[in-house]
Amino acid sequence: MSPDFQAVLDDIATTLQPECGMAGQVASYIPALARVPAAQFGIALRTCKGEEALAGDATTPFSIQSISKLFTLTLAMRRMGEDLWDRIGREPSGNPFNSLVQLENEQGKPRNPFINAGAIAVADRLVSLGNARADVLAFLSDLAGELVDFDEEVAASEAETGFRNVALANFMKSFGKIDNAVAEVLDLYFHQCAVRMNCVQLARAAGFLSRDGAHPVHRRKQVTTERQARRINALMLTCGTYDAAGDVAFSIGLPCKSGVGGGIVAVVPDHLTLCVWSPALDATGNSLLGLKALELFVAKTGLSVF
Ligand SMILES: NC(=O)CC[C@H](N)C(=O)O
Repeated sequence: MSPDFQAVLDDIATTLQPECGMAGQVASYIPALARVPAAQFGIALRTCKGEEALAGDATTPFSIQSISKLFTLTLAMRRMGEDLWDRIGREPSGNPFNSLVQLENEQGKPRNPFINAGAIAVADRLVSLGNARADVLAFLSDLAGELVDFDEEVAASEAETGFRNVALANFMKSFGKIDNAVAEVLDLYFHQCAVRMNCVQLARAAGFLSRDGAHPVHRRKQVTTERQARRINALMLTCGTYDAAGDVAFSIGLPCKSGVGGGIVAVVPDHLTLCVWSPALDATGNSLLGLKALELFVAKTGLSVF
């Protein structure tokens, strides 16, 4: 018998309430994100059968940031197949998400699609395929079953201050690994990061990852093949939380993708997809309470890939 998920989520929200906003730091290197109040916590899940449960601030929209990398990777895998991997690796980096160091010795080929360099390389591929900004929004809206949009203020804020991303894109371009104009590629990257969604929408949108690639709502429609869904989950487990991925696999044991907006999407294959959100981050850029919530969820339900 499956657990009473609503009771589990209520319990997690109540347990973490006293800690909400008490530790960690809201991302401040993107000025528009620095203004988000830290004392917020939301959690939502959607099972493979379509049951939904939510608690706390699960319907408050937030900046999805690097969670977008999950969906742009999916779009690129759908449209390019194996060719995608000529430009992007599949190894954990063991370095902060915005680090430049490995690119120098590795001829401008990013370690994986979930660090900034890798996501910028994916954005370049999508720009080559055309209509990328509209495609990203249409894809996310279809998966979430609701219209989603960019937060133009956050996108502008990133464009003004994203000096490291500008450096990463130019550095890869110097190795001949970016085909399009750097400004165009970064415009897509900054916009995908600036999509606003809430926990309920994200738990739904990532639903195909717990359903062998089947669309979260339309069972007969495949978002990806079963093999592609398995591979995306593998990348999330090994690379989805940056240089904390080993620790997260150890303490939580679920494929996860986090963002500096404080969101984390987690997948229990063949069971459900979860999204937690709390803006205050730990030193690795992962939501502090988000990780605690996932640890509690696994402890309470026994659901994990291991
Ligand atoms: N880890 C993140 O969420 C980083 C995304 C952020 N937009 C950046 O480029 O720095």
